[in-house]
Amino acid sequence: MTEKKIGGAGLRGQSAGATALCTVGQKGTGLTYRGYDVRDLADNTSFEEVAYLILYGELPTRSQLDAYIQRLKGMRDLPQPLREVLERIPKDAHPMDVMRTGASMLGNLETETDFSQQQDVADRLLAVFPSIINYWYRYSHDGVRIDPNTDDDSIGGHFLHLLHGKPASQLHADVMNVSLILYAEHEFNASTFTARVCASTLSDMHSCVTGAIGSLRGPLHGGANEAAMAMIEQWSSPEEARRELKAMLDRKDKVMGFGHAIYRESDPRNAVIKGWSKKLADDVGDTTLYPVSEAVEQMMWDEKKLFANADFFHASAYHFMGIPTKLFTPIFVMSRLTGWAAHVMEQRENNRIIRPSADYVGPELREVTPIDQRG
Ligand SMILES: CC(=O)SCCNC(=O)CCNC(=O)[C@H](O)C(C)(C)COP(=O)(O)OP(=O)(O)OC[C@H]1O[C@@H](n2cnc3c(N)ncnc32)[C@H](O)[C@@H]1OP(=O)(O)O
Ligand SMILES: O=C([O-])CC(=O)C(=O)O
Repeated sequence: MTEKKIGGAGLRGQSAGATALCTVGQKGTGLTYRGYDVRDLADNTSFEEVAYLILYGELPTRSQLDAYIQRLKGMRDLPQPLREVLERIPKDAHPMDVMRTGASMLGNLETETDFSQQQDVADRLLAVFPSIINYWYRYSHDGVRIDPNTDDDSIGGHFLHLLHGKPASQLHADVMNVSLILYAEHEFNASTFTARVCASTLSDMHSCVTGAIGSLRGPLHGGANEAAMAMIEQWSSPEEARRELKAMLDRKDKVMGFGHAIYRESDPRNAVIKGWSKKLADDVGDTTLYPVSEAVEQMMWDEKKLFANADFFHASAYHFMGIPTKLFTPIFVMSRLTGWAAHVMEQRENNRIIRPSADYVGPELREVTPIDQRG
């Protein structure tokens, strides 16, 4: 019998239930949302269309999309008590903690008292997340109380407008659109599974999303885009990158933005965001960060057969658009909210509480020694 270790094998390779939302790596590399290839969606749709697809089941018609965009635009404002909470969060807080508090506070103010409200709650969170993160960021960093309403139809353009205080260029709005599509949904990843476990207790949507934000925060999951940026920005040339990366690999350090729990050959999102990162590098005249990123990608493959995942080239892409590194993972939240909420709704459709078993490896049954006789 093999000895069981505390912790475990991360449930790898085990099915934890059925979903109609997404396939990951079924033919080695692919990713589909409700049957559509993510590359097809990234080439031919807007994030708002994809959000509608994920949350409502089908791609919208032109009139449904127009109505949906208007609906989301009407849901961007922040209630005063939430503004007050955001103003009290310190400047050096981690923005993912701000997102977590924002989602949780909204749950106090706009509580989901009945599951019939679930679509409204999901749309509200989708619309309001850019307001939450930028209200806190601009207030704590610039002392500005922003108006969270802009005229931008796209959530990505709106986010950049709030952050930079001016409308985004077409290129930047396009990159944000693709980025939000790529991050929207990914089957039973750690944060989505967190949301589904929470939903399986018949808890409310805000609790499911708040828990999911906590899971996404870690560097092994969504936090990898920030960690990748922290790594590549230290290196000023491909030669230095190769030298330092070699030392990391010799030390058996984890290299953030590489590898995946499901994909074995490549992450289909990487080629897409890498292409946009290259366009942005050309746009800003970069001669360092992109070549460093490419050198790291090549060496990781040559030395370890590890490929860049969705997070790696997001780091340089976001950086080229002037987005502060610590806001990278909150953008992931703005997108993945769609996947989380759809999984919560799917779990509720046919629910049984998620409760796996554990292999006990602790002491045999024993009796309590009276406290004065212990030692
Ligand atoms: C959007 C997303 O969330 S994508 C994931 C983002 N996370 C990261 O980029 C963090 C870095 N990557 C990792 O930590 C891992 O690859 C994970 C968490 C994504 C997947 O973990 P696992 O499923 O356990 O990885 P896997 O089984 O493929 O690992 C195989 C071996 O490669 C090593 N490995 C995997 N990824 C890396 C990496 N990024 N750097 C160095 N070594 C790695 C593992 O340590 C393991 O080595 P071992 O057999 O000597 O223990
Ligand atoms: O599926 C995973 O384990 C992680 C991932 O790529 C994602 O959530 O986008």
